[in-house]
Amino acid sequence: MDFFSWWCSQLPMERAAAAIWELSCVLPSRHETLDFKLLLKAKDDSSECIVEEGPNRPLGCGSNQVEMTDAVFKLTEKDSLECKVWVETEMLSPFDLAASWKAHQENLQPSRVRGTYDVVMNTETEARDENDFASGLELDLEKYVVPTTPNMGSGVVYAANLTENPRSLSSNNDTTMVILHNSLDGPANHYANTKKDVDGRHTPSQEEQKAVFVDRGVGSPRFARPTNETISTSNIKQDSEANFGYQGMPAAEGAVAAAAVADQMYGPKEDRKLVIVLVGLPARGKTFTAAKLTRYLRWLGHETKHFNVGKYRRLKHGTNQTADFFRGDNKEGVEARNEVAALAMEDMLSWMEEGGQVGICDATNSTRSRRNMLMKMAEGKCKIIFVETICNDQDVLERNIRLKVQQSPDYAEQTDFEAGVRDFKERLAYYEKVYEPVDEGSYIKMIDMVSGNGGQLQINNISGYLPGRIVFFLVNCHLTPRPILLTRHGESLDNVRGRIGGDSSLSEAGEVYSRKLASFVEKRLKSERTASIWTSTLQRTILTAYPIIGFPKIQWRALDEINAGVCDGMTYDEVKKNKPEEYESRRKDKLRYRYPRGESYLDVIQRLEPVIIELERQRAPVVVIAHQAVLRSLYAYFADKPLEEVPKIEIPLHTIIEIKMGVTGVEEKRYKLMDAVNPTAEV
Ligand SMILES: Nc1ncnc2c1ncn2[C@@H]1O[C@H](COP(=O)(O)OP(=O)(O)O)[C@@H](O)[C@H]1O
Ligand SMILES: O=P(O)(O)OC[C@H]1O[C@@](CO)(OP(=O)(O)O)[C@@H](O)[C@@H]1O
Repeated sequence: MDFFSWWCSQLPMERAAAAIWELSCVLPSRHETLDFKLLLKAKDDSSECIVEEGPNRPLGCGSNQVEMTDAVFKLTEKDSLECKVWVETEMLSPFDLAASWKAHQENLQPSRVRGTYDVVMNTETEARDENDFASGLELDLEKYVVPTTPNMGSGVVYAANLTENPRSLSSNNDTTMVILHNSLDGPANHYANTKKDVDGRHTPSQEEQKAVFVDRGVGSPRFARPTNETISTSNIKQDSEANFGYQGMPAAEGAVAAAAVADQMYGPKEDRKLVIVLVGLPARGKTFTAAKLTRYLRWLGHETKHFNVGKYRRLKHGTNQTADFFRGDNKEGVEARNEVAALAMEDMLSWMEEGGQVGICDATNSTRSRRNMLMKMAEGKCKIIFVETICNDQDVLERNIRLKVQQSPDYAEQTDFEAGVRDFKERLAYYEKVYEPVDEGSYIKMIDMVSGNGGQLQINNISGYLPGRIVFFLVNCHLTPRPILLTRHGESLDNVRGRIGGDSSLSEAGEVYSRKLASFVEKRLKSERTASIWTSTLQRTILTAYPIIGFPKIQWRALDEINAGVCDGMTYDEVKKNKPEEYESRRKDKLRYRYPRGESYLDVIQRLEPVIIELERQRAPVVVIAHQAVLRSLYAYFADKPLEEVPKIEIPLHTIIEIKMGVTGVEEKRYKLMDAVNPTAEV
């Protein structure tokens, strides 16, 4: 009888039992049927092996015989460990077999062919260096934390502070009150008329206003029809000189680009621009939802801006208004609040005229008359969709209220926290008295979406590409805290050679990382009930995930590295030498440059959208083992990075980026498990 041994390395019993153990061994082809049993041996423990219970297992010589069985080990009189064992017989090529045998002869270590251990019979294989899995990681994972630039603001900064700076409040534009009254009372086109000539005074043109207004970087994109007839929004955006009517086109490829082109050419004029108007009582997650939606739409390539009316109010009326200011029967208060809402809407509409595509108006907008005002202002210019957030869970509300008092600049000067909470609750009660839920126009109602079980979304009169995407996004969002761990594969042989693309396996350093990563995941996720490991379909990520046990692994084609097309397998120097025009084009515009017969970063972003949606939807932790370009694109979503920056984001090898998703937004932590030996040169 021959024995194959397999060791169970310090796994907690439950996890070991949950694991599926994959064993592999090298045997000559056409061998006779062999009997074997599994041995369990504790790692770093000289105690005897435990032989599995039950009869011997037969190992035939056919190819692709697959069997999933149980193995039972009696640990003590009382305790036994039950493991699932996956036995698969696979024919290797004579070359692989020879390589495996040679590796075994030379190193007296379990060799690996095609990524799996070729466990050899009755051999002492425990000689391992200190980098190896046996030594594992320090228990204290905090030791691996490396400083990060504060990329993910929303976790620590109140989302409203990151919204658009009021343009209208930085100029002496006092037309707003007229606009406001006309919009509230008069016919729909009054707003447009008043803009031209209010009280005979000169209203600054947009060009004049630009000199005074604060702008946060979104200019007035002009788009040129490309000389060849291939309509790609990336090409269109590159030429900012001529304008053939492609305003508001997203910086995108694929479906987003196709839909935008169709809307621009054939859609009704007002459908080309979209205003999302948030509706809801205070502390219902409106700003949170608005910020998240802004991040998502920008990442997809849509010019999107978030206008927070609270920010306008604070600028115009100061930060320390008491609850009284918000009373429904406080005429001046109501007027003052309507005024700042109109100012925000006015800024949004001006920005849209300059090329903006999606504006998000973030306020309570909790009465029908307020919403009518906004609808009138938008008439003939853009489509409005109301997004109402409703929450009936008292515990969630209590938490939200406390979070708001902690974060909102309204209470920055309040030293007594509980007094702040009382004031905010009073404000809330005033709003409740006059609140009129939305039942007009196009709307999406998010009802109890943050309760453990997911709540529901009600939609009315929603049509079109972008609104459809927004619904799909919102239906998948929730607040269950969970970590997402992003990492590149361990260093690959192609990384060592400086070759891009390819499908090579891991270098020695890469293998060490794979074991360290397994140990890290084991420790980091030990208290989690479940989690999943996602890889691409390329060897280097699958091999990196290989030592991780006890969690389901999913291979995503969408996570494959950027396709380098005709440059696949070359070094950057070779590209520079042999394809200088390609090298130069990429250097000039790495975001939009598409490798011939390959992909651009914008293409990668498009194909990653389902991955983002699924990451939002998952409630359990996910470990994503992928590639440089792919992780840059995913990271940009969480860190709200402008698309232009995506190709430059630093994603070092052998480092884990932990994204913490939770009730305050997104936070980041980085763990560096080891140095990257051969960092690839950048282009
Ligand atoms: N759909 C939702 N329902 C209830 N609470 C939510 C929702 N989305 C986010 N939250 C939580 O509400 C908290 C307060 O949200 P915020 O957006 O500031 O409220 P609002 O803008 O409605 O006053 C957030 O920190 C978040 O934890
Ligand atoms: O866009 P650049 O900076 O070239 O980075 C993407 C490149 O990163 C690499 C390494 O150079 O990723 P990976 O480590 O997954 O192999 C290349 O395969 C890929 O083409």
